[in-house]
Amino acid sequence: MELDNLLKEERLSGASLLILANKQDIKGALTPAEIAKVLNLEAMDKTRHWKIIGCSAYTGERARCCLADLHA
Ligand SMILES: Nc1nc2c(ncn2[C@@H]2O[C@H](COP(=O)(O)OP(=O)(O)OP(=O)(O)O)[C@@H](O)[C@H]2O)c(=O)[nH]1
Repeated sequence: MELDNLLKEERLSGASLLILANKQDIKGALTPAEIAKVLNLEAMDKTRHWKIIGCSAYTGERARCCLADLHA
């Protein structure tokens, strides 16, 4: 998987992963939890922080998010 290969890059070792799941206003959009499942993020190395934040550029919902959310 492309994400797996990307995260194996040495320069990304220890980097946190923040995924913005845009277009949440569209009916049928995968939720952050569903996206985490599809990407199998639970199986990822436990030392890597990751978070998926649902947002919508249209409604403005969570369009501004904070990196501090990563540790929430
Ligand atoms: N409903 C909805 N449409 C959006 C949202 N964000 C972007 N779009 C629309 O999605 C289309 C593609 O937007 P782009 O900004 O070009 O994004 P892109 O990454 O180049 O393309 P996509 O991968 O298709 O999103 C445009 O018509 C946007 O108006 C959103 O949060 N909700």
